[in-house]
Amino acid sequence: MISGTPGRVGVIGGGVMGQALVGAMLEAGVDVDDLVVCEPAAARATEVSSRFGVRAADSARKVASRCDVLVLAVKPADLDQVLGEVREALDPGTVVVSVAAGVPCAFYERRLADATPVVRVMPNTPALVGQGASAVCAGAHATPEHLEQVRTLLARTGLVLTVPEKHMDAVTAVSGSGPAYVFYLLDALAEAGVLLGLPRDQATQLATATFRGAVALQEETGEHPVVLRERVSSPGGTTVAAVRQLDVHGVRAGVLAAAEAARDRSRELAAEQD
Ligand SMILES: NC(=O)C1=CN([C@@H]2O[C@H](COP(=O)(O)OP(=O)(O)OC[C@H]3O[C@@H](n4cnc5c(N)ncnc54)[C@H](OP(=O)(O)O)[C@@H]3O)[C@@H](O)[C@H]2O)C=CC1
Ligand SMILES: O=C(O)[C@@H]1CCC=N1
Repeated sequence: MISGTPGRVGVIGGGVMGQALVGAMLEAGVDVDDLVVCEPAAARATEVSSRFGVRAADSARKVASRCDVLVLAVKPADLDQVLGEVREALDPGTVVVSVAAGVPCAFYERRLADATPVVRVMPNTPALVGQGASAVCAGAHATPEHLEQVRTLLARTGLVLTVPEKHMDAVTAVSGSGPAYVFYLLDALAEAGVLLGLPRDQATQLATATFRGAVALQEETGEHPVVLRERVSSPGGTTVAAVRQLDVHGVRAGVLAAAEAARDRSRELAAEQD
């Protein structure tokens, strides 16, 4: 790759995460002519081309032979086959980036040529609107420059943290899967409004604005969530009565157990591929 330019990027897999990354990388300055996506499902390939104006290729091998960075955005179970397809075509300097949950850098390194730089990324779907939270970690042959190159490509996805690989399962459980927990709670709060007699559209608007406002307040003040919760809770008032019920129904324990289950599933996904 030419220093200071994002270089040529190939993306294998044009699904939910592949598309989120394509959009963000174009915004980060990758030239539309330097981005190619390989997606076997014809309808999805057409969707990617028309939505982003990028070329769709039918062969992962061809894509791999012409890029500086190869992003693997396929499901963990499809990785072995994809790596088999691209192995011989990859230039030794090409950085291989994977967003697959669970699967460690060593898995790729074992299947690719010696010293192939591998970078793992765990993004999340709010990357689609530039509000994502991602973590990256480097494989055995990825240098700080490779990591920086990938961070530059991800710059428009939102927050990007660098973590040691041992923390990637925890990241997956908190921010990778996290948007689903938030949507679950958002839906529950809107449903509560309907239970109490509000029209559904108003209940949904109020619940959504409450989530957005609460997060904005925490970010702007930098105060601990407990302090902000206490500020809502007037003595003898409605909030303390409500929060007591969240405790009685084990909502906090449920969130912790959910994250543990995601962490465990991430480990299983890695074991299933080996
Ligand atoms: N969705 C999310 O929120 C997140 C996902 N991830 C990770 O991203 C990866 C992709 O997930 P997601 O985008 O949700 O999944 P999707 O199923 O939406 O996308 C994967 C795409 O890859 C395609 N594909 C399968 N095999 C090949 C191949 N040999 N060559 C090219 N493309 C292929 C699939 O086609 P087909 O459907 O025809 O098989 C599908 O269109 C996973 O590894 C996941 O762990 C990480 C963080 C968050
Ligand atoms: O559910 C999954 O396995 C992927 C990884 C994190 C979010 N979605």
